[in-house]
Amino acid sequence: MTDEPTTALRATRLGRRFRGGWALRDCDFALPAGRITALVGPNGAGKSTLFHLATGLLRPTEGELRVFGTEPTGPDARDRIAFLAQDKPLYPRFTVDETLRFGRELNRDWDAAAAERIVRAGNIPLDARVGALSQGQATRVALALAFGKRPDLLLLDEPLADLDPLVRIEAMGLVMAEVADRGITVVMSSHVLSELENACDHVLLLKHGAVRLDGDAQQLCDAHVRISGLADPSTDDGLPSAVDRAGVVEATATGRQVHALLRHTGPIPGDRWIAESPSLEDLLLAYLRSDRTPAPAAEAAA
Ligand SMILES: Nc1ncnc2c1ncn2[C@@H]1O[C@H](COP(=O)(O)OP(=O)(O)OP(=O)(O)O)[C@@H](O)[C@H]1O
Repeated sequence: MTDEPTTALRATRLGRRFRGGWALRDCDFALPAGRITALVGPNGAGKSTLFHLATGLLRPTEGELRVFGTEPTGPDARDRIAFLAQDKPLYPRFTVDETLRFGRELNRDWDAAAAERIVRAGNIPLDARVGALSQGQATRVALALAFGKRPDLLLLDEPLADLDPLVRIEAMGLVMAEVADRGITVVMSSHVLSELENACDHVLLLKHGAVRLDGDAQQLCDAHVRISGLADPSTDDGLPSAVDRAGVVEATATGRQVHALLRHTGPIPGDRWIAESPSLEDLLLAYLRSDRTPAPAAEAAA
């Protein structure tokens, strides 16, 4: 089956096992093409494993992962993907110019103008040795190599993690501008949740190697509600009796005050509750903290 152009990455019962156990198991998801997906999860959730499966560096133990409808290990997929991880694949002895020439030699469809523009915009001398660059400058060169490849899919595995906040924001701005110009699909992992709010329009949250959330960021926020108020004395947990417990992501009680995040659409009955739509960061944090798996909104609200 080929499902271009709407799906960039499709996993079906995807699993990958290492000696120590399953890094990913029974994962089903479809990441949309032309959008920016945030890949979120605690340490060891399986994010890097997923990137390595998508780039063909690893093969699934079970199930399959398709990239634009094809095998990630095929030449078609390899030409369409650029992958950038925290340890950027740069040769310290090369000059910046030599690095870009290397990119041109390795890629049939090299976009020399874009690669040079990205480097020059960072005021990086072309004759500087890569090993003498700052972390931020090296990231810019690595991004120039990635965009020079004219990828359809850009996979970013925390490549900005070692940058100071200002350089990080600048690098993120660079990615966003290039991506908006060309309609590239991006999947980026990050532990800095506040940054994802403005950057990403789709979310895939992994935990313990399983998919906990997959969907459009706005629709996911709309399908949840954060409530706080005085505990309802008629229920054991203090939550409103009309709320389906299957939709509770997390709930905490402090004295008589109850705070909860629910998978729920529609009004919260009673006048003791303040209800508001969660921010994306709030939603992701709640799912990262909680081990509950709430029922889909329609069931929870019923
Ligand atoms: N090559 C490997 N050999 C053995 N185990 C591995 C290998 N790669 C990953 N794992 C294990 O698979 C699990 C998932 O690791 P992975 O690196 O994919 O998580 P992650 O979400 O990227 O974590 P982090 O946020 O810390 O980068 C972990 O338990 C890890 O120890």
